[in-house]
Amino acid sequence: MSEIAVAVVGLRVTYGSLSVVRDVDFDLPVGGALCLVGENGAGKSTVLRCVTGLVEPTAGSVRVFGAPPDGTAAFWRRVVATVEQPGWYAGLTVREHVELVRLAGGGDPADGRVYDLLKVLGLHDLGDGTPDRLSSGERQRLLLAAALARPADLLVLDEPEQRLDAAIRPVVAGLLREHLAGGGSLLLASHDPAFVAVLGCPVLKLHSGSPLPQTADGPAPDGTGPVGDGASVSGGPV
Ligand SMILES: Nc1ncnc2c1ncn2[C@@H]1O[C@H](COP(=O)(O)OP(=O)(O)OP(=O)(O)O)[C@@H](O)[C@H]1O
Repeated sequence: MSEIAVAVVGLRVTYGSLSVVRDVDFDLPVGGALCLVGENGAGKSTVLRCVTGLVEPTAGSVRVFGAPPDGTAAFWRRVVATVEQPGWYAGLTVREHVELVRLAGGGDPADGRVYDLLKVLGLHDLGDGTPDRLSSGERQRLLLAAALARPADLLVLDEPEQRLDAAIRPVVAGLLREHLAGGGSLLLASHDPAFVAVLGCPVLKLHSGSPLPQTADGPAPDGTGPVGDGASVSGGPV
């Protein structure tokens, strides 16, 4: 039996009388990927925030590598998430931000990984500027470069494709496939079916907070097929 990176059972989140997530169950195996899809307000970000411990479930359980997401340094050493608005350090350049994250993650900022990420994400020529000078799409590229700059056992990405132009989306999908090929796990939310298809991972569709009973882990239109172990999901009532 494969090891489980994320196990979500009977997840429910309620704000006052508003039920925003209901009966969400899934297992994400180590080395596997799962993409949450669904309309605005479907509950995708809320689920991701529960998995990272930023939202406390009203009911149900979330376990990440066998333990509740507890927000400790040990937890965040294994998990990299882009589920919150990023903040940038005044005075640090684009390159220095990515180098800082690489260094903090125990990596060598000069080993070529930072260079490669900036290059492939089209930030190399902007590396000496500061994030406040970047366009919104360039800032999203920087967020992803920083997320990928340190080793992570689990990536939790909320709409990584947002504000990216069509040309760079497959590049990002390729970087995420590299993460999976290296044995990492990936949980994300997305609004872009083409991006999800290139990624080739199973999807869990949410509607008004509830899972729709379906999986879609067949081969992607480009023939890439699913990467890593498939996630198992179970749909609840619509
Ligand atoms: N702190 C909160 N208090 C009350 N309601 C909230 C809170 N956070 C989220 N919601 C509501 O929960 C619902 C689900 O929000 P969520 O951000 O999870 O949706 P989403 O699927 O990620 O949407 P989008 O695609 O627009 O990002 C929405 O109706 C939202 O208004």
